[in-house]
Amino acid sequence: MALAHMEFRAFVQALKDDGDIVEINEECDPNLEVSAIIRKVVESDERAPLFNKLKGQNENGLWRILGAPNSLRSDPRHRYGRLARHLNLPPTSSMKEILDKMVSAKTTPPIPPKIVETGPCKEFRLTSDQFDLNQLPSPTLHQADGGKYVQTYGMFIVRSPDGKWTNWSIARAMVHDKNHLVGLVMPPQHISVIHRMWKELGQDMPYALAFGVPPAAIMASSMPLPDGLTEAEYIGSMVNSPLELVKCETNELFVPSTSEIVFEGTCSVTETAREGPFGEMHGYVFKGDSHFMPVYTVNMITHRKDPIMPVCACGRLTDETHTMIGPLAAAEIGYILKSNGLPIKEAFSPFESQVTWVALQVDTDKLRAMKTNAEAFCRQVGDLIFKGKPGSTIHRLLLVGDDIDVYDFKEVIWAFTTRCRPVMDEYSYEDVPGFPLIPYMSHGNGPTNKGGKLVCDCLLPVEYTTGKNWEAADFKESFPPELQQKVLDRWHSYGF
Ligand SMILES: Cc1cc2c3c(c1C)C(C)(C)C[C@@H]([C@@H](F)Cc1ccccc1)N3c1c(nc(O)[nH]c1=O)N2C[C@H](O)[C@H](O)[C@H](O)COP(=O)(O)O
Ligand SMILES: [K+]
Repeated sequence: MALAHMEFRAFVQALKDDGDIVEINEECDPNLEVSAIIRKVVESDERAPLFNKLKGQNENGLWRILGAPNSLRSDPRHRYGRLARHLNLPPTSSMKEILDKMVSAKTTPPIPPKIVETGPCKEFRLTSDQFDLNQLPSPTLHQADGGKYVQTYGMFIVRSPDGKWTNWSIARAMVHDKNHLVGLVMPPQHISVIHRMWKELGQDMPYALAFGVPPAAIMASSMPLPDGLTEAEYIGSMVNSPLELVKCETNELFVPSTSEIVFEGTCSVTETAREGPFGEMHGYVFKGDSHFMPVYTVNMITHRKDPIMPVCACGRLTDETHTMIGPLAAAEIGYILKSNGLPIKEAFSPFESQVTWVALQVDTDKLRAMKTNAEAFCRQVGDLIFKGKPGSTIHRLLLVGDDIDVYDFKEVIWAFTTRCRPVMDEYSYEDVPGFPLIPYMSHGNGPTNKGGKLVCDCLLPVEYTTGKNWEAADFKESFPPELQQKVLDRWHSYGF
């Protein structure tokens, strides 16, 4: 069997070997029961549920469901174990090690994929008269949703008309009828950019939607990598081996050969239908809140035997929209700032901010050498990020000093509440794209698509000039090291 980060089924086996899966063999109903279980799992960092028996499953096992494919583990020593398994990293890996791995291919040559003749994803093939998406176990994830969101953790594959750019990304889609989906295609996402290219040509956009792809691929699909970059080559470089792809039956696109399930078809550039509402990543579903979005025709389904459909039942903390979207955007944001010569050491999106913030740890020695001031520095950071695509889902950038671990929210919120004077130390951005899915944007007082962003300076003025002039009133900083050691050594003999 292949390695877990290179084949979804091997990944599921690795989770089983980790004791991180609960196999449910009694029949479950994809209408709410499955997602109720997944919701309870992700709200308590429980083991991932593998539903082996579902109402609507066909005679070839199409399909089973793996819930919470990339959520958290309850054991703090393995907190990010499921993410680590996506990348062939040890399950004890930190979020820093995981995000460093995701940006590692920025500086290594791309490794193009290898085309193979066939693969496990071709074991079964169904033409459009042989399947009905409403009969198959397409899950309803929240009772107020506008449809069955069958697509929450699959990978859309679309290519520019000139064939030069193939984009892989996650975007949601729900069942529209027996052979159609309707899905969110929104700017500035690359699927929307490429869809517009086809629209200008007046041709429907060919797509493939692959479920149960190599875990390393789904991680890169969820990351705002640069325009024009073909994820397949980036991932090949990241895992240092070519991904194996096989050609679709009904169009010129290529899919990972070990994909569990593949939908093939075209996305209309003219026909739209109501999409949503959907219980989204910020934790809300607004009744009746739907918009017209492009219709996808599903011309063919190919799949493995007893295939597994990964499902993200997103909403409140903590699911794949929090463990992936925010942190992966933070990784890209940190890389952009560093490659523009700014003194940023670490970048992370705290879950407790519902991944709407990114905290940036500043190298304050380098900051002081810049002989800059708060306004100039904050504007430099804000201009680079809020005017670009990777920052599109982020509404607050917090600048914190060397002493703050951005991966620890307790540290971040301490610096924010004590070092950033409200209003005076905050630099507003109203004339930049906003993220319309955040409730204060979609159902708030201002424009839904513009503004509402801040750079929050959580550095005290001395950190720009002469450096930290305080000691934290805590065990680590307010006692001589030898006394700290003595107390730690004697902790049990004191009676604790
Ligand atoms: C891990 C993950 C990511 C997404 C989404 C989901 C998950 C589990 C869900 C569960 C399907 C929920 C939705 C949801 F998160 C909505 C959203 C929309 C725009 C940006 C960020 C988030 N979703 C999604 C969505 N993007 C949409 O456009 N459209 C989408 O529907 N993203 C985020 C997306 O995969 C990343 O922004 C990625 O960078 C896109 O690739 P690109 O930069 O090459 O365009
Ligand atoms: K992507």
